[in-house]
Amino acid sequence: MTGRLLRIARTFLQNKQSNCIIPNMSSSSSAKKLRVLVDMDGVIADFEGGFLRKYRTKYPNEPYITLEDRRGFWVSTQYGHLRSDLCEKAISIWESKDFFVELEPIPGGVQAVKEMAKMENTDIFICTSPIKHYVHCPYEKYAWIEKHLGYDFLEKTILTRDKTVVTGDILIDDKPDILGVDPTPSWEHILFTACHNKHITPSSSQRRLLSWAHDWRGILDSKRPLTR
Ligand SMILES: Cc1cn([C@H]2C[C@H](OP(=O)(O)O)[C@@H](CO)O2)c(=O)[nH]c1=O
Ligand SMILES: [Mg+2]
Repeated sequence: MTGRLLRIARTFLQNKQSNCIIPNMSSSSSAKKLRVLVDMDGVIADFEGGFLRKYRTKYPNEPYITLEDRRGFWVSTQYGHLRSDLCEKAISIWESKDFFVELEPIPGGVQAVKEMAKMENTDIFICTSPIKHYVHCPYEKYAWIEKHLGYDFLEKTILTRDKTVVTGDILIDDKPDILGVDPTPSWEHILFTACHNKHITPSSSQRRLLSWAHDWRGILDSKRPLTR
């Protein structure tokens, strides 16, 4: 009995010395928050639509691929297969000034992200990869976020070329294979349907979000801890 009391007293003193605050797990405010990572291009910003529009304006006499016929994540790869010199022409579009900042929002995306930001027990971040031709893209991604989501969202913006090192519960992203240094990322990848990925059959365990008109709230709720 005396030993037990001594152990309790020692723990109490240790906690006091280290200013350790023991969380009250019964309080809802201390529940672990759901961390949602939302990709930008192809999920809230219309990269494919913006590309096609500017490509056709710049190269009106060149062949192009309709959104219906898009296959494969990399636009330049499919254009290169159409005719080898079109690969460089495609790249010139997203390397141009104002490409990223002028992308139209994908229907419902901005509204959904704003709604997520207001949800209880939910932290939301925009998680996006800049292109390596960095003169315009990183600046314009921030400018787009400020324009459509507001200045405060710059605090919730992660620019990274490797999304596997970012921790979260869910990553909503249109890229079918998200690879990086961590072979077992903490998040579940929810594949957001886009023109380039709608024909592929994801692995049986992979979940999709078909559009922002579909049940994204249900996907978030499925990752929340069960409450009694
Ligand atoms: C080159 C290329 C880039 N992108 C997007 C994906 C990345 O943004 P995001 O991580 O926001 O989806 C960014 C850099 O590759 O540009 C495409 O969606 N398709 C392409 O063909
Ligand atoms: Mg994307």
